[in-house]
Amino acid sequence: MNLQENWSQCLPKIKPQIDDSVVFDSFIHDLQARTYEGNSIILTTPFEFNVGIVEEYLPLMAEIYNSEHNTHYELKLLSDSQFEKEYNKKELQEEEEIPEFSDNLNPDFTFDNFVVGNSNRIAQNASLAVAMKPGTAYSPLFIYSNSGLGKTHLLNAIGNYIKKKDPKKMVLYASSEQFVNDYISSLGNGTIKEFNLRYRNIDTLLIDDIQFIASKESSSEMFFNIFNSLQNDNKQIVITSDKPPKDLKGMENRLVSRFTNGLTVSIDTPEFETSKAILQKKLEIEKVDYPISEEVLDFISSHFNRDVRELEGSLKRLLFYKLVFGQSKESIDLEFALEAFADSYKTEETKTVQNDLTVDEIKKCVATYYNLSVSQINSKSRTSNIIVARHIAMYLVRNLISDMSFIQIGKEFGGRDHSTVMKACDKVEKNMKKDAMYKKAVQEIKKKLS
Ligand SMILES: Nc1ncnc2c1ncn2[C@@H]1O[C@H](COP(=O)(O)OP(=O)(O)OP(=O)(O)O)[C@@H](O)[C@H]1O
Repeated sequence: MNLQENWSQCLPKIKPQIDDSVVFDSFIHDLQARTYEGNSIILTTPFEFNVGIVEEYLPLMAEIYNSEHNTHYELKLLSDSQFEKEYNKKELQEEEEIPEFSDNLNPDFTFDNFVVGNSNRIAQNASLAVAMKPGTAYSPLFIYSNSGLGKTHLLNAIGNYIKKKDPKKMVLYASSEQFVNDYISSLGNGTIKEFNLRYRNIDTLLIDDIQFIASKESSSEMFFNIFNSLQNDNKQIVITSDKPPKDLKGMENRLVSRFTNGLTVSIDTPEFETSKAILQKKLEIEKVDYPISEEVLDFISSHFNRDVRELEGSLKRLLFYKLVFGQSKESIDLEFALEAFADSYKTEETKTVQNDLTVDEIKKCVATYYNLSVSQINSKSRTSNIIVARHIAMYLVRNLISDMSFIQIGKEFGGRDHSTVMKACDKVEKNMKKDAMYKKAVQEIKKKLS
């Protein structure tokens, strides 16, 4: 619905509130809602004379409009000629200036170089759907996750896709901090109208890290109005945050409720396979022309996978280490990688090492805890409680016995592959983070072993 339709919708509610029905029929019924200016809606009437008569009813009409549309606007009234003179001409000039506007998109973030796995599939699918048909499917699309998991990447990928398909489309990417700063400086230098025009004219608004806006009252008010105006015009809005809408502390309920009106999706920490695929993609992008062994990729994927930024950082570190200390090497093997990560990796891993423990003691302790036999732990059985126990045993061997490589642990557990051990250790670490009971079990076994 456009502004005039929103306004007309309120007229039946306004009419009974005006004490004199002649005033309504002669002066109010035909008012035109022309545009927004800051937090105001500009109404016009054909004659300047009418302005003085209608003015006293503006606060009452604003109240009715706001309760009808759940907004916070003031109403301002101008005659048609005043409007043409003072506003419309300027607006035309400003509209002509709009093509210069910068979309702030990062061209490096596209769908092509976004690796999809279980942890991010739903968010990627929803983002692509929005990019293919903006404004029709899911608006707003709300994407949340912990830091470094790809929200900014997806937001930019949506914008880049839309612009590639139709370069005339007005797309704007802004962090919510940028939005707030932009708003404050436009208030300071008297360019709030330009600010308004810029945001209200876009086809797709991409707002990153909305959580920063929560406690900024007037910015959040302005964002709410822009949000409503774009929603009413069926424009596409995509928002990211570090938490789901309902957990956004300080955010007004009416904004939270707007956010949940569309589609909300989350991104999880990448699992082992996705982490590895991301590393491979990054190597392809970096055009690394020397071989890096599978073991090295497995090692990084299982040790530095808290988020994708950490994965990327580890890879950069490895490539840098090769540049400085491995000029003569033709490839990167696990031994070289372990050297590159010596300080960050070994210190953490060796913290709990108890050199007098044996693999058999650990297996026995875990088996007893879960009422199983050691041969069940070593077996190929896929029964869930046996798998849980086996994974924990592998994890404890890795953490409590120094210098046990993944390859050696695999051999100790019925001749398994090193990547199976890596995945198991990764799984145990992740489960401990999200399941308190599970963590307690691992800690109890560890205690029994100490
Ligand atoms: N699935 C993926 N495939 C390829 N690269 C990814 C993927 N997910 C994240 N990345 C990369 O990881 C880095 C961090 O991602 P991004 O900045 O999008 O995270 P974020 O969730 O927005 O983090 P923050 O909340 O801290 O802003 C970027 O370089 C991005 O390209």
